[in-house]
Amino acid sequence: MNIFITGGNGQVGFELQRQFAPFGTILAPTRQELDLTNAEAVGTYLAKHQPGLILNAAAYTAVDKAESEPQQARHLNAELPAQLAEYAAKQGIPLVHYSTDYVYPGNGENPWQEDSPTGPLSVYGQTKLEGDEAVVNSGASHLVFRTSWVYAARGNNFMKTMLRLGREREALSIVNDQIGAPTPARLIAQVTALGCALNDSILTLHIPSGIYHLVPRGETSWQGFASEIFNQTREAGEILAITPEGTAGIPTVDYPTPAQRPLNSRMALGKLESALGITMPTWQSQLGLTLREYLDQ
Ligand SMILES: NC(=O)C1=CN([C@@H]2O[C@H](COP(=O)(O)OP(=O)(O)OC[C@H]3O[C@@H](n4cnc5c(N)ncnc54)[C@H](OP(=O)(O)O)[C@@H]3O)[C@@H](O)[C@H]2O)C=CC1
Ligand SMILES: Cc1cn([C@H]2C[C@H](O)[C@@H](COP(=O)(O)OP(=O)(O)O[C@H]3O[C@@H](C)C(=O)[C@@H](O)[C@H]3O)O2)c(=O)[nH]c1=O
Repeated sequence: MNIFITGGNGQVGFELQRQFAPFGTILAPTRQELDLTNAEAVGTYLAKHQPGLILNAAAYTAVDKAESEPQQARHLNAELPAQLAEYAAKQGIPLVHYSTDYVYPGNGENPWQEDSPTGPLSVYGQTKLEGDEAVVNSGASHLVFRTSWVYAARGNNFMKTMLRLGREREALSIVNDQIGAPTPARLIAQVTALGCALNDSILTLHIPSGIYHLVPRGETSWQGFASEIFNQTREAGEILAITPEGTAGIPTVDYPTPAQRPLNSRMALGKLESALGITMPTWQSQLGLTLREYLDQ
């Protein structure tokens, strides 16, 4: 069976390639091989390769840049998932799609439920929401995993930015009023595999179609995440320039950016945990695994 992974060179897509390799033939074209903003080329690719499962990990993830490139963001984040979902519905194959905490409005302090009202604050969040809605309303068998603050040993992410800055500088100011859960790409791929079932060489969905939050347990701020990155890195015996007291918390208003980020990105895990019969690990234990992988490279 052909498994079509979009964004296979990205953080999540790369981990999906590793996780799903035993289940079939992985098709993960690079941007040069298939430009995903070219709907005609995508249609031709699907018709040629007839995948039995689509894992859509491609996205326009440059949150600030999306404010000035809304059409590019919409191509990737809304129109592509709509096209893939329409194809999946017609062919009767499952589609797994990934989404974000940035679809929520970020007010209050309670965790969002999957059916909480959305209210994106940014072009990125708005276009991702349009993609979610297209998948959910397509009639295809689907899983939409909403995750947050993704990082990995490879790719561009906050963990690697902090390690670079922590080696260069003795002190850093990091926002401490945005609260969420840092999620390793590998955990996302592992849970995705748990959501799929292999029957007679065909992959189907193991849990009902719908939106599921996919984050580790616990919550922190970006400053809390940075501090834990530095603490665990020191414990691993690495030398850092940043001092143990060098990570100062600042409010979001003191770190102006083109795109507005939600303050409250807490996401309830009950739906995912009960559907899969699992307890998600803590974000701190997951950081330890990813940091180890990165430092051992
Ligand atoms: N990163 C995060 O913090 C979060 C991500 N998510 C969601 O998780 C999913 C995966 O994100 P993540 O792995 O971090 O994303 P990345 O930015 O790491 O990867 C995105 C992938 O999409 C590919 N891509 C983008 N534009 C095109 C194009 N025109 N043609 C072909 N390929 C293209 C990129 O290709 P190339 O390698 O050539 O650039 C890259 O491989 C996305 O749906 C994202 O919205 C949700 C919450 C947080
Ligand atoms: C580098 C740096 C960042 N920050 C802040 C800015 C921002 O509020 C926060 C995180 O910065 P980033 O630019 O990594 O964040 P951002 O790109 O907004 O990350 C988001 O990406 C998209 C794709 C998602 O879907 C979200 O879940 C989330 O992970 O940290 C500091 O306060 N100090 C610093 O030195």
